Amino acid sequence: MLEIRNATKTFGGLAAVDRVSFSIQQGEVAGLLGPNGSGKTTLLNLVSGALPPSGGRILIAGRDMTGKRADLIARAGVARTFQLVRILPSLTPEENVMVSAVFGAVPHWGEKAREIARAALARVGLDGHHARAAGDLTYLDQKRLELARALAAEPKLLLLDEWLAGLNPTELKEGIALIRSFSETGITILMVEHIMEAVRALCPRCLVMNSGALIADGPTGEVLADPHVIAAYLGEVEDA
Ligand SMILES: Nc1ncnc2c1ncn2[C@@H]1O[C@H](COP(=O)(O)OP(=O)(O)OP(=O)(O)O)[C@@H](O)[C@H]1O
Repeated sequence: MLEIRNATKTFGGLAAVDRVSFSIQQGEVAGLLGPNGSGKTTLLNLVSGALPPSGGRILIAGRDMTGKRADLIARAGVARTFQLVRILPSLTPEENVMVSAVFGAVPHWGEKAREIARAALARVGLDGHHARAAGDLTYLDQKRLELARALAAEPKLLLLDEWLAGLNPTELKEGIALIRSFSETGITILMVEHIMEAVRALCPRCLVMNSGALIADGPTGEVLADPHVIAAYLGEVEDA
């Protein structure tokens, strides 16, 4: 579903993503971990087309989408959420979600787009909110809205950027169950996440970045016990 070959993104002299290679099979749920500033969001930006890579290739479902525009990558079946929610606050939740039914994997218009939006809102527990401005929703509901918007694009590959951050323990349990329900439908998920409880519950596989490079990739239990991963998180030198 996703193949990344030597992806690199430089900002001036800084390699935010440094020759990263990995692939994710259809239906996999993989966690993308790493300390702050290690390049996780930049990598998601390369996959979603928010930023063009400086080098390397990105294939989605076997198609080379390197450097393609974000709307074309969305049409290829990639949807994402953002670390800081990016909703259209003056539109209703339903209108927010309809936008992605229009620009998603398959373009839908009018009543069909509305129907898809309503189904996505119901799926994340936001039904009944269709008349209010999205900006009036609580933080949690705005996060749900982002997820509904991603789902309404009918993605094959869903990129989650710390979607669970900021939730209280009850909300976290609900959030984990929600993400699990998507993965059970066969959507491939790559999720940046700092909450280890969520990573252990949802991701059989983890990838870890540090200073732009991929430093670990494997079964979650093994990766989290890897001394290099622990050292990266503690900010110690490589061989600590
Ligand atoms: N648009 C940009 N211009 C310049 N530097 C950038 C840009 N975006 C990211 N960076 C830098 O690239 C590096 C990686 O940032 P990135 O946001 O990808 O890390 P991250 O692992 O997602 O961190 P966090 O967990 O804090 O979100 C950081 O040093 C950051 O300052």
